[in-house]
Amino acid sequence: MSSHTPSPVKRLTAPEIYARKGGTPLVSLTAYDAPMAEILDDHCDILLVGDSVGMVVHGLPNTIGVTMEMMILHGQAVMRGARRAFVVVDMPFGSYEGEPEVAFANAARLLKETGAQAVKVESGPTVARTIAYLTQRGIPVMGHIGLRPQAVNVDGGFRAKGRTPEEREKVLQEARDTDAAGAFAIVIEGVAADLAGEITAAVKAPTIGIGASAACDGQILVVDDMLGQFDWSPKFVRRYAALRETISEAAAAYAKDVKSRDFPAPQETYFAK
Ligand SMILES: Nc1nc(=O)c2c([nH]1)NC[C@@H]1CN(c3ccc(C(=O)N[C@@H](CCC(=O)O)C(=O)O)cc3)CN21
Ligand SMILES: CC(C)C(=O)C(=O)O
Ligand SMILES: [Mg+2]
Repeated sequence: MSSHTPSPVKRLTAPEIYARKGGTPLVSLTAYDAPMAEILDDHCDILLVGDSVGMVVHGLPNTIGVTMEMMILHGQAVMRGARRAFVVVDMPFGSYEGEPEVAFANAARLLKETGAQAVKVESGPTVARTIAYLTQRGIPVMGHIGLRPQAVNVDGGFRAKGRTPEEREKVLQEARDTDAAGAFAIVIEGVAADLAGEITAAVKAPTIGIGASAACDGQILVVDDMLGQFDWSPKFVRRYAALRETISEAAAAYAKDVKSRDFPAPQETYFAK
């Protein structure tokens, strides 16, 4: 089929995701490459090309060092694997917090160069103006409130939110401002369980929780965490596989076979006599 012909598989759209408020919970995972996106596409409504890619794939200590170029490269890879899922690309630290015009140029570049349908920004009162600016100009925006990993240097670490009344009010205000600005969905990360329920009831957009209780309108996890790729993960992660052990055992078996010359066998070589 020519690349000018629309795909026969219908992709989810931002309005369809918005309409899922209060319905069947939205299923979402992160994805950073094409083969993983292809596998996850059958099961997920939303695939997020998260800036967590910097930590999960590139070994950075946090997400501050993630660049537009990294997000574009991984966004392109995910779009080659995903067919049906709605693909969102995280805007990296430094690409959207200043003038809305600059945020628009960067967001437009992410959509044009990857083919993804939407961007995500870590949001609050300041960024709300930018969410409205982008949405009014044709770019669907997902918000992200509560534990905002890009605020790691202000917060002094990755800290769950909602312990004090002041902090609860601050997160609730982030949610209200993000919602009023026109976000089509809002990620709530690392907040007190009852606060996530309060926020979900207070906003029109569907909420997607990560460490934020089952009261949200959907859930997201970092795919490598739920596959058991790391020996440590945040308390909100449930492991559905043990990839770290599987990969280590496979590598150990391969090493043993290479050293014993058991691998490669004749059927694994060419023109063996
Ligand atoms: N692999 C991975 N998974 C993630 O969920 C994730 C990333 N990377 N990178 C970007 C952010 C950072 N995230 C994190 C990282 C650490 C904690 C953490 O240490 N949480 C503590 C409690 C924190 C506190 O309240 O003090 C925990 O025990 O879960 C939470 C979220 C979530 N995101
Ligand atoms: C965990 C999700 C929400 C995220 O922002 C990321 O993966 O970067
Ligand atoms: Mg992120």
